[in-house]
Amino acid sequence: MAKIITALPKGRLMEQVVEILKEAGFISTGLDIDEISRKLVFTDEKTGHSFLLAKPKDVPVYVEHGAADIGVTGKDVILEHGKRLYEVQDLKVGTCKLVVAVPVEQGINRVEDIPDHSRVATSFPNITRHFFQKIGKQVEIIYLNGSVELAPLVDLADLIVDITSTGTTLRKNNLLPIADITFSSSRLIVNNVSYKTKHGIIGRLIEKLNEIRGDDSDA
Ligand SMILES: Nc1ncnc2c1ncn2[C@@H]1O[C@H](COP(=O)(O)OP(=O)(O)OP(=O)(O)O)[C@@H](O)[C@H]1O
Ligand SMILES: O=P(O)(O)OC[C@H]1O[C@H](OP(=O)(O)OP(=O)(O)O)[C@H](O)[C@@H]1O
Repeated sequence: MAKIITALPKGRLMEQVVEILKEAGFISTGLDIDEISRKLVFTDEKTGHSFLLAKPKDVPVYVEHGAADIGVTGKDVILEHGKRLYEVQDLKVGTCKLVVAVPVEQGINRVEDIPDHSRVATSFPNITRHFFQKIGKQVEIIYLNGSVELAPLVDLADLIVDITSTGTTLRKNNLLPIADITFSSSRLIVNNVSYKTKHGIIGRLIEKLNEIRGDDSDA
């Protein structure tokens, strides 16, 4: 049977994703997450499949270049990366949305009212550029790796495009979400070549995930 290399997302998504893959019989139930999270690459001796642990934003890079056959990361990350791989299954964890948010005191409630040439801080420059191009607004994009909500507080930016889930971080930093750009959840992605050469085993994994997580024909 073909062996599969899977890129797993380190951080907040890791535990839930490993649990789902265990339920699907793709990772042995006995495998201890604390044990594996210290290793960057490991093989599950029972199944023979290998796993590498990457930052969520790097997962599409490993999969696209074939260092991994399959991987799991957020839809937001996949959109930002661009489609050069197959997105085959919604695992329905890590749900959040990418929003435009402005400081409450600016009194702006609609993206149409954002002044041209505003400075937008984000970790998602491609999605942000496309969004503002589509609505015909010229903005300056300022790339940040994280804590994007800080930027308007210190006048680095006028507004932000960032992930929100409970809304707590936006509220605590006096930011008002005024538009949803996209909804996101964790997705299974597959390398274009592996999809064909290892179709049997990847197909069976997708079927199993369908059973567990529900059918997902529009992924
Ligand atoms: N607050 C959140 N609630 C739910 N899902 C989230 C949230 N924040 C991010 N996500 C999802 O998890 C993915 C990974 O998040 P993030 O980029 O913060 O990486 P991390 O490694 O988990 O954390 P960090 O890099 O901040 O330590 C995001 O791309 C998004 O899909
Ligand atoms: O709506 P909430 O439930 O408050 O969640 C949203 C926050 O979660 C993520 O940040 P994370 O904690 O990963 O830190 P980061 O900003 O450094 O990525 C995201 O970037 C928001 O800041």
